[in-house]
Amino acid sequence: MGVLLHHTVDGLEEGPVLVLAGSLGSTLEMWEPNVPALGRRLRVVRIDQRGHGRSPAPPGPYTIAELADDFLTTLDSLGLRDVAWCGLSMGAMIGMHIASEHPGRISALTLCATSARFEPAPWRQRIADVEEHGLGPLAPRIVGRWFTPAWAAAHPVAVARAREWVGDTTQPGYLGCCEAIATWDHVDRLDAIRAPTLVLAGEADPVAPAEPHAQLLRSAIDGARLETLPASHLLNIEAAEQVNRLVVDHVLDAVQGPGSSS
Ligand SMILES: O=C(O)CC1=CCC(=O)O1
Repeated sequence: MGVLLHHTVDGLEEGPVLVLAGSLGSTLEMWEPNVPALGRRLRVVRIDQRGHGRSPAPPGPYTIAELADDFLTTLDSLGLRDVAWCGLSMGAMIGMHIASEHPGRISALTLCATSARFEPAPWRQRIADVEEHGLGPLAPRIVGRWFTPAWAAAHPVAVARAREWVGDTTQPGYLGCCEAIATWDHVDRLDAIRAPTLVLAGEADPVAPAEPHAQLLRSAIDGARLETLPASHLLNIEAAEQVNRLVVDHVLDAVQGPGSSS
């Protein structure tokens, strides 16, 4: 039994349900550039990861499987069984896990800026840095990789807000999730994913570069399609218009049949 997570529900009351699962150090606010457009065609459920935003922070370390249980517990509490999923980075890892291990729960999968496996060493270093300095002082460096320099220079308010998400994340929650990422290796389970899958990569993302990460997902997940967008890691913000269009089309085509998005 997982933890019941803080969530919001917006959008079209009778529309297909889309779950949005965010990245390490963010809150469900990261999807604000997406909710109005997605919500015109879909019911949009946003969920804060454990230890992030307004969700509880049980003691760590965590695994991606435990984080996935939190989401399933929360969806059960809403009476939702079969949902479309759009996750970014860690939120996409959770989506991959649910899609392969609980295949009846995900009808369409969008994987943004993510990987089936990250090198553990940088995550061990991140854990040591956070333990030594705390999250507040590290927030500018962490968020510095989330947006391209040009976009960040043009959007100082959004960048400042993103730094606040990181600084406000509970330290046990953040560290527990770093452990989950450091120990995550789903490469051998990708062939169990049956949901129609759209992979989105940021062409300037230093965290999960398309080559090798998104390319591996595209080749290992049966029928997966890859789109590369002009953005860094938080591509849902930096390339919001393209992401909104691609996700709506993908979900409606998967849930209601090809061509139903037009
Ligand atoms: O903070 C980062 O480095 C970006 C990130 C990696 C995994 C995730 O969810 O966000």
